[in-house]
Amino acid sequence: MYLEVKDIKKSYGADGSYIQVLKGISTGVEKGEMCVIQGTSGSGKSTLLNCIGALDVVDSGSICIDGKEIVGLKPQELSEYRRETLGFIFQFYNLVPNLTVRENIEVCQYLTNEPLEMDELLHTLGLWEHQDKFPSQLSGGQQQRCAIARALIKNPKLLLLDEPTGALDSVTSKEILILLEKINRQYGTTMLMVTHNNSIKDMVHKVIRIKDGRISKEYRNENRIPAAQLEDL
Ligand SMILES: Nc1ncnc2c1ncn2[C@@H]1O[C@H](COP(=O)(O)OP(=O)(O)OP(=O)(O)O)[C@@H](O)[C@H]1O
Repeated sequence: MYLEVKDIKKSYGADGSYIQVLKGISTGVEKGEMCVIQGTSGSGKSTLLNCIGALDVVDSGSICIDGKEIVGLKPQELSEYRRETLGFIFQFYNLVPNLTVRENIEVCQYLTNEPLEMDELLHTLGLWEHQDKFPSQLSGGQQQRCAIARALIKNPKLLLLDEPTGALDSVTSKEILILLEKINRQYGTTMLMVTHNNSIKDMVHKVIRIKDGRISKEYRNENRIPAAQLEDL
């Protein structure tokens, strides 16, 4: 198992405001799989993603990536883990406004010794003709493609996506999902995606459903539907 999570618990606050958000989550994702985390609002999806991404710290449990335990690592080791292994994509693209598309991506290119080839990535993501534009000159879909390129340039082994299509209309959402599918095929990137969109579950290898801090259902798709054929996005 490439990503293995065992009995993770996570709470916030103390005394009167204490809330246990993750109540013992155990699951895993194989290398090269696309996986979706579903669940109602407040069920703990983003908390789980943030704990796996070492943006938040669990109370107890184990998170192993490629055989390496990350719970209990020192801050320096955690930042190395984030830099070397992970890519993050969020609903709001978090681009640097006064850098061009190409420069936004370049900033992340230097985080690794083995980046992907910049020009190839610009072509793959349909950004070649937009590379000298600033984020404010791009559509939402183009901005998200730039954010994806920025996360991918360092060739992360695990891509964590929190509502990557949350701010996009259905046509642009489909375009982004087709792109993620292509990246998964082309680079073998393992992906873990939080989404409210119920259609996306049909295109991925694995679905994890969370209810009130626990896994209520998980399964692998026998017959995946290509992103291009998804409806009701
Ligand atoms: N830093 C924090 N401090 C206190 N409570 C928090 C914190 N982060 C999350 N929570 C609480 O934890 C619960 C789960 O939040 P989380 O963001 O993981 O849910 P979610 O399933 O991703 O929800 P949504 O779909 O609405 O984004 C919520 O009740 C939220 O208020």
